[in-house]
Amino acid sequence: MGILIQQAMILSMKDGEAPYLGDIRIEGDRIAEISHHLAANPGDDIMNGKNMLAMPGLINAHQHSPMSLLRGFSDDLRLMDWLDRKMLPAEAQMTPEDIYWGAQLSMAEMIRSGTTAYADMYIHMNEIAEAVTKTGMRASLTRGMVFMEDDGGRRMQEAIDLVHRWSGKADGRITTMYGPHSPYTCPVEPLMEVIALAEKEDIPLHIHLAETKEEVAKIRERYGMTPTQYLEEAGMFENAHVLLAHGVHLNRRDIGRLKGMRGGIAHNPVSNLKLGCGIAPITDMIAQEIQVGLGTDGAGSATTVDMFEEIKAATWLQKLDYGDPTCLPARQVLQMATRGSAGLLKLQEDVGMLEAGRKADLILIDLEKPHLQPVHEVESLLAYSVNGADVDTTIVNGQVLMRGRKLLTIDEDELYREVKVRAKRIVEGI
Ligand SMILES: CSC[C@H]1O[C@@H](n2cnc3c(O)ncnc32)[C@H](O)[C@@H]1O
Ligand SMILES: [Zn+2]
Repeated sequence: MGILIQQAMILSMKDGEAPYLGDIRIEGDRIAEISHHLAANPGDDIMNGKNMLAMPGLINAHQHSPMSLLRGFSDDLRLMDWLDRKMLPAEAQMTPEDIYWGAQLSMAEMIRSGTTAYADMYIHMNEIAEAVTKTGMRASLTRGMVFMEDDGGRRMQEAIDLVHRWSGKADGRITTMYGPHSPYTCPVEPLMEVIALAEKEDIPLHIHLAETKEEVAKIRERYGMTPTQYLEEAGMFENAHVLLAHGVHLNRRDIGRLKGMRGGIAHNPVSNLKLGCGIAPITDMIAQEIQVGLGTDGAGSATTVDMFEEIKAATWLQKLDYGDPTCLPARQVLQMATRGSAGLLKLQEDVGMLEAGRKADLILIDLEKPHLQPVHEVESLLAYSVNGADVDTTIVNGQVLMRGRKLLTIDEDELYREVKVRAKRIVEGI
């Protein structure tokens, strides 16, 4: 018994393929067939795709999921004040159970707004892995490591435990990375140790890079180089696959350093806007064939983890920054949010495109809305008009996680009860 989606407008995101009306058959965890018309098999779960658009699920390439508990709690601050004075003290109050519920809150928001896979860097990763297992999402999990206060041995051991315990778990939905937090929290010795470990175990790396001008000045003062150069000199771009979050302050030579790297940049435009960090030179990176994906960062900075907000912000900012409305056109920004992010999570063989044989990670968007009619160009509607709330159905690994906007793996009443009490206790404890 499979799932048959009938007569949806299909945007596969395959090179050169325009949207067309067709049927999609899902068997087990994979897309079995896509065609203009498919006959139903006995016992099929039939979904009416009329007036719906089917596309690959969005992939959020950089998140800190439990920070949803800190949404709206400390806005309008500079990054270092926000982090040191607000986020770190709040995180010190969080119990493993808080992390579990905060992660689920983010996952509820992501599933509701069409995200099927995401990359997470945080603490208490066992609880996040448990939440991923329960909700049905696909995730790349990283224990973030800050090495400034002590030797970081405990954090490193937790990172290793995460990788060894959870890689490939939850029916293959969980993958893992090693996560030195940033150039400014990782001295060269532990940084090189993590790189060597990642290379030895063939596990990707996930790190923040060049998010603010202050970071660039700090690394220049400490090491006499740019943050990108610092990572390059530590050997990060030699063999490892690296997911670099932000990359806002990269000069021409830094972009040259990233050319040809395995992995690429996760662009987080809403977080960068909100924290006043700047605009990442995405158009220049793409011109140098650097792989770029899209992420939200945590809800503590971005305030929402709806990828459709990021899609709009990304394209608008490039047009504004370069003074050129042809920059980052609709199709290209959608590519970033699907295939680009899939490449950063090293999932490009399995997700990011609708194609027979790939994992069944896809969404249906209800086009019968005033702001989505008429349908001239599907890609334009998706990039400039669709909101997360227009997503009707979300499917991951062949499992329906939301149908007709009802979440099927998360009890929302229980979730909001837990979140309310926990968020209050955390901020009162600071
Ligand atoms: C040690 S786990 C990850 C760590 O990162 C912090 N964080 C969240 N958002 C950002 C950001 O935009 N830049 C740098 N660090 C960030 C989060 O609070 C966790 O402590
Ligand atoms: Zn981040």
